[in-house]
Amino acid sequence: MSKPTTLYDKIWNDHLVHEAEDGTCLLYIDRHLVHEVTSPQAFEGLRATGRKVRAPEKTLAVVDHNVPTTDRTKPNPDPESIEQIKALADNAREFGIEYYDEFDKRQGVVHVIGPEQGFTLPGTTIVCGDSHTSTHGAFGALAHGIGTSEVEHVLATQTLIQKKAKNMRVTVDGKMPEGVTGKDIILAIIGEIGTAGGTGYVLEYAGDAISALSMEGRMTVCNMSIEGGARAGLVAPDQKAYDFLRGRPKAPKGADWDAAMRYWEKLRSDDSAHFDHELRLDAAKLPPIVTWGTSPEDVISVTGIVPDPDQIADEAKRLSKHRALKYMGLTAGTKITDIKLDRIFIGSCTNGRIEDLRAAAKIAEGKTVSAHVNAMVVPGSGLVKEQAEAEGLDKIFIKAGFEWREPGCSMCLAMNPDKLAPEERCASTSNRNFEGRQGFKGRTHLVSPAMAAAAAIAGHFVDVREWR
Ligand SMILES: CC(C)[C@H](C(=O)O)[C@@H](O)C(=O)O
Ligand code: SF4
Repeated sequence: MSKPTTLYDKIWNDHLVHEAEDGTCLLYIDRHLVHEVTSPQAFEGLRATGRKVRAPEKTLAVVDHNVPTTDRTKPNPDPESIEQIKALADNAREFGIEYYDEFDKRQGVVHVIGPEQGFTLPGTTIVCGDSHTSTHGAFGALAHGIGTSEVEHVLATQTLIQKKAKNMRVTVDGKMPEGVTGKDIILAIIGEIGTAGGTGYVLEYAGDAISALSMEGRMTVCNMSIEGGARAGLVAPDQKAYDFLRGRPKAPKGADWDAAMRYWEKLRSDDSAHFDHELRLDAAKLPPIVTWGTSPEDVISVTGIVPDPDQIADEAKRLSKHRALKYMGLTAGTKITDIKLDRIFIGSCTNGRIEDLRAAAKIAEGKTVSAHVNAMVVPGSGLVKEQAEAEGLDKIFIKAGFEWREPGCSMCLAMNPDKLAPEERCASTSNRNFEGRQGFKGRTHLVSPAMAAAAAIAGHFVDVREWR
């Protein structure tokens, strides 16, 4: 009998090309996603040394971070973005890589389009010069971010130099209450382990609350694994994953699909597999969560109050949380539901998929965005946008006073015209809330799509469990 292994061990072993004596490994990479921010120097490196892209058919490029989300037939106001976008278009053409430009219906945030096209598949290794590549782990793929020099290495060789991470299992059991989502699960996990808690680990999410999540929900959970310090997050593939992928443009067809399924069905951790660390969470006890500070670990229930840093014994941590409160313009003791918002952002690779927009639209239907709030909905891809429009979600949002935008990273990060002004306060469905993330001196509160939509209408945070 062979040694019991985890899902991560299995995918790793099946992709191991070489292991050196010091544990440095060469891993085969099945899928490489490329975007405009982290690829220009990588292509430049190939050009400088006269190398080609080794497996163009395993590489897919899309523009997402720098694109404006307003009418793209109008000139782009930012010269740097124009250059960045042009560089990717030119590189894709020169190196023979499939590319979705800003006018392509398939364009969107890289981590939304991978699964959508069936480019993301169970049991594959997937990399991208982007930390939120962990999203694809929802399908039981070993997926993680890489740096620009590694992007060049993968382009040239289709392999990556890696050291094996440790295994951590996060078991989430219990029935999630109405109004609580995958976003609240992952925020609660990060609140528990802290932003460094997952360092050196690949996380496998298990338990009946994870099984009960849709693929969209699982992607939200895996997406933020990196915010908990982990390289990657994984969920063992099941019928939901197969149903999501079947028939997608790049998913295998016919006999190839059947053969793939036979492999995919073996992709689970053995019962007696060893995990270096185990964590358990009861989903039934989770409230809707809001972040109050400048780290995704600064979580609190919507029914709570802004915590008092003076209660923290560790001095460095106490000072840093005081600084966070000052930056956020908040006072300890303030009720979360008394925090007024200026902006609402519904979108990103964390929560810009169809289910997220449905959840937000359900809250917004027949209501009006508060007079002092500017709210926008940015679909994660052109296909998400098309689907939402087919369901009439755009009309619900527009009628309620939300802006309905073109797909892209948008206000998740301040790399395009969608930005917060200094001191503007935003309820955002994205994944990062550090200083300046959504614009210089902007203040970000991370929440689920339903919580963001409800806050848009009320003008302050409200408990979606009591929404009428
Ligand atoms: C620009 C890119 C390198 C970056 C990342 O790696 O995650 C971005 O997508 C982000 O979310 O901060
Ligand atoms: S949506 Fe945000 S987190 Fe996702 S890739 Fe874009 S910038 Fe990064």
